[in-house]
Amino acid sequence: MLQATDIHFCIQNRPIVNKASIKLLPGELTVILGPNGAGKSSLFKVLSGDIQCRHGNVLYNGKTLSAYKTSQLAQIRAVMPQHSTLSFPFTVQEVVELGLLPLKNDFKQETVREVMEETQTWHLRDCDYSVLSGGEKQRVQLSRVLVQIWEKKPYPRFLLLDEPTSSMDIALQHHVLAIIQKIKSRNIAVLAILHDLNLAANYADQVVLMKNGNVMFQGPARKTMTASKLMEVFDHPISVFEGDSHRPTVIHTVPFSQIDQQIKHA
Ligand SMILES: Nc1ncnc2c1ncn2[C@@H]1O[C@H](COP(=O)(O)OP(=O)(O)OP(=O)(O)O)[C@@H](O)[C@H]1O
Repeated sequence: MLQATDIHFCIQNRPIVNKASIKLLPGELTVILGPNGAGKSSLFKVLSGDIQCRHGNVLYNGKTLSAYKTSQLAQIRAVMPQHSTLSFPFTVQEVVELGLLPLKNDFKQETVREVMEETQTWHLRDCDYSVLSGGEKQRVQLSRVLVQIWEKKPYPRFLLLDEPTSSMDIALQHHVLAIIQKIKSRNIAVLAILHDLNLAANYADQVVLMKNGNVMFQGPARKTMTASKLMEVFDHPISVFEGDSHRPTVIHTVPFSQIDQQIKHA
């Protein structure tokens, strides 16, 4: 389990993340949602160890994050940041193989092909990474983190994804969320920041709603993604139509031109 307690992160005395506590359980997808600037990526970076918080602590499997050596941490958690820059002319396959570096020699050679076939990037393997489209680059970066944790292990591990599908078309977004469903069943806790409320409602087990650096609401997706909670967090009219085993949950956001009408009919 990843357990973060009372995370407090300030920049020049401005609280960016304010006393946030979060638990990530293996087998579950936890999605962080919230408006721009809410502090989602900052909390994500504290959880991944990319930045250190002044107060609070982060435990991976009961051990403080700062007590792990980088090489040990790489065995149990993989991180896909929002933006990745590469300054060398790598092929696509070489970029994916960067994910194997922390594993030393403890991986199967066929993992790279298996993952790249899953993410539909195998046909791009010899291409120059720098010329790919935004969505293709995102799939390659996802492959890079997936190869790091693809093989089953007997201990809990963690996959942290900051907006992994933001440049993808709708079919690929669902495809990636389906890959996440598969990977979480390998004793892996997945954390993802998403902006798409419908993806979150239909795939997340747990949801964390953030606003102004605060965790406003958190809990099981259905209980947390209610219209009133979402409207409070996003300051915008939202309707939620709950799905069942045959139909997806559908979340409507109201166009500006219809907001007045909605208020009149309410
Ligand atoms: N290094 C930094 N220096 C100054 N301000 C920062 C820094 N990093 C983050 N911030 C500020 O902290 C706030 C939260 O940023 P963060 O990136 O965590 O938000 P977010 O919820 O991920 O937003 P988005 O949805 O737009 O990605 C923003 O107002 C941002 O300007």
